[in-house]
Amino acid sequence: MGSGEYSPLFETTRGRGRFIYRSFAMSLFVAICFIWVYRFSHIKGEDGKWAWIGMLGAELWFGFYWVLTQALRWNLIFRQPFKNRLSQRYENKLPRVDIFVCTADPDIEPPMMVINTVLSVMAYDYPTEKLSVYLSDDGGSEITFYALLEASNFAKHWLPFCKRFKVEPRSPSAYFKSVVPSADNCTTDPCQAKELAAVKKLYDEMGGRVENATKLGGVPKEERLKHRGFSRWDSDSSRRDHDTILHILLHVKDPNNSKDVDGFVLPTLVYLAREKRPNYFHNFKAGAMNSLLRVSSNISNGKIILNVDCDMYSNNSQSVRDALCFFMDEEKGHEIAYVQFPQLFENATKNDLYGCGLISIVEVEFPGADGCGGPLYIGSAGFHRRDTLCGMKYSDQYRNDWNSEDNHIIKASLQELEEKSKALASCTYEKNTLWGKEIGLKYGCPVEDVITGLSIQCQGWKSVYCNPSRKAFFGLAPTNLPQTLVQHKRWSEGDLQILLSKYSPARYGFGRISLGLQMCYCVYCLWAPNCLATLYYSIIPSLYLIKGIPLFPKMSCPWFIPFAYVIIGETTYNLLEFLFCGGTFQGWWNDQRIWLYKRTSSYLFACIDTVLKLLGFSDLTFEITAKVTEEDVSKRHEKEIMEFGTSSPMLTILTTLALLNLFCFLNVLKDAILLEEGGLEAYEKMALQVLLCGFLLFINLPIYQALFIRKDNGKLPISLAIKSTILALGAFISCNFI
Ligand SMILES: O=c1ccn([C@@H]2O[C@H](COP(=O)(O)OP(=O)(O)O[C@H]3O[C@H](CO)[C@@H](O)[C@H](O)[C@H]3O)[C@@H](O)[C@H]2O)c(=O)[nH]1
Ligand SMILES: [Mn+2]
Repeated sequence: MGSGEYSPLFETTRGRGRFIYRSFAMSLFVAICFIWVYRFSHIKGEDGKWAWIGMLGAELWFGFYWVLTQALRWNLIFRQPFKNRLSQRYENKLPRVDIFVCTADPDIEPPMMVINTVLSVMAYDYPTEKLSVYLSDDGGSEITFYALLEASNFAKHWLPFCKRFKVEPRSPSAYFKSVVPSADNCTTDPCQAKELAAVKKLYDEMGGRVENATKLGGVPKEERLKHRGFSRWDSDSSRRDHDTILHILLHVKDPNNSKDVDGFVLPTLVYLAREKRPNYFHNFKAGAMNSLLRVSSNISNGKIILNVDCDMYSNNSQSVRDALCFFMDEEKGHEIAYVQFPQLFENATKNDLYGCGLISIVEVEFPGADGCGGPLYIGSAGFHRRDTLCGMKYSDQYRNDWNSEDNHIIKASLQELEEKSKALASCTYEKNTLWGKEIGLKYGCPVEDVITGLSIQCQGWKSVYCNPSRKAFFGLAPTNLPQTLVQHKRWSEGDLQILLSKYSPARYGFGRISLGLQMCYCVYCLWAPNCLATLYYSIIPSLYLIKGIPLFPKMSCPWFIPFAYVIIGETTYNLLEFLFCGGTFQGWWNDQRIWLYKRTSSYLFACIDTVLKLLGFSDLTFEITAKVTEEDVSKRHEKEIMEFGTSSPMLTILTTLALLNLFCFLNVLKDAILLEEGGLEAYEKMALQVLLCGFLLFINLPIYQALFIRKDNGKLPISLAIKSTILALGAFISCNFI
């Protein structure tokens, strides 16, 4: 390449097979139109006119929603960063990067897990004097603080070890887990083996001390003497009522405590528990992030910010460099507001029982959204430009300027710096300011991340999706069904609220982002309303089956063809997509089940709650996902046995639906066996209804097992079984007689 020629820091390639996919999608659309025509033209004269109109409604919805999802599949693009070029050109001019880790509850987010995440991001392959890590502790827990203090000492051994042997991943616990099975490969380098043993011993000792404090419910006296910071917990403060607690644990300005055992500077490390008062609403993670934005601007003011949840450790020490390739590209970099990496989960089982891998979102939909202008911001695992997160609008004049930050030289002493920064995290700081509205992450929505990303894109910025083959981050997904459903309720509810908010992608987005991207957002914002059509489809056809009223064309009728085409085409495509993305057949089947369960429970409750909120009956909540699993639950999780365990309204609905469907199916079976005449004919006349009913029966097998067969603690509770049986029988009988 000639010297004057521009060689970009990243490359964009288009997905293959677009022509085939688009032709298939067109043909499917034609079939959908035929279905609509069939419904319209057959409403009159059929039995069950109202049921028929409902079917029309459901099919119009499904068709419309399917059209929206095409935006996510029409134009996939993939990004490839060139880290070598980055270091050739900018190694000495790399910008400062601030990393925010959020935690909120030491009981369900164990401090050891939190510091593993912290250590993994401290150990990035990046100039340490330019790296600052901030832990926001909304739990205001002295044990979390203690763990971080321990981590700051352990880092002095861990970072040199990582760098010397280039280990991956750099979360100590994940790394130790990965080397134990392959212990003999490791001994090829005796020096590494020796140091590994030493550093592992330190880690275990640290773990022992933190566990001990957790067991005691507080930090032992002699340990408290190690840092003046513990005095903060002496007063009668509580989790929801305390002063700002801010400690800079590692900083270059601290001559005694800023270097690792090899004498190299460590990244800056800060602990922050923002002020909490019962009469001030804290705005959950968005509030924490905004406090971090202000505090960090005073301490390190990195131009680039990475945000991770406390369970999302770095699995790839190169990710900062990957992300910078996008921001620092001379030609396109200045348009990019954030770089989103996928959220992947280390505890997902092989066949991903709860569909938490969201495989098609990670591998297909986000590359598709990138093709329309950029992926959504999904909270964890995203790199941001500080400017845009703070509300800056895009303008054609905007250019990168990585040098100006060198002026950020701190003159004050560390103590003064702490005091000054503390004020920025107080409850009253945001009063009468634009924080949460125009500046920082948006308030008032359970998915602060998506709404913030959308508003950034609406201000003219682009975003980029980066999914390198060595995965960048791994977190923890819920390990039982109730938690999975609750998480999806929060997401779908939040997304629906975005649609109804000032930042609605349908209205506000119009003219500000591309039509394709508007559609992409709407796919997620309309998750929740899917419940209505899905509920209808999973109840009415089965009930009409026992009434003997067909709702679909007969097999011999030409109108049967579009139905068959859509069902076979969509199922086959779906399956192939899943397999291509690395899933298994069983995984696909599990995914279908979760798809149904989400739609009939989480999404329904999300809709109800949204309506209640609009009417002013319900408050904003954020149920934090537990990151600890009890031992017997964890064993069943490994064996991929579905975990119900508790009683909840969402599970009651799922069970009732499953039972109702079982009754309908048994009834049809009985008719087919007892009445020879008309029995078999019913199958022909109502083939699709029988098929649908059978599909629901098979997909619900885990529920029947949990009701009738299983004996372990993960089964459905008896009380719930009784309630659901009564409800399902009631519906079944009343339908038979009305
Ligand atoms: O008051 C709060 C509540 C939560 N969190 C933190 O927010 C993160 C996400 O919470 P989690 O319960 O793990 O929710 P998930 O559903 O797994 O999180 C996804 O969805 C959230 C929005 O619903 C985003 O905030 C997250 O970044 C995204 O990973 C965790 O680190 C929490 O510690 C706080 O800091 N303060
Ligand atoms: Mn999480």
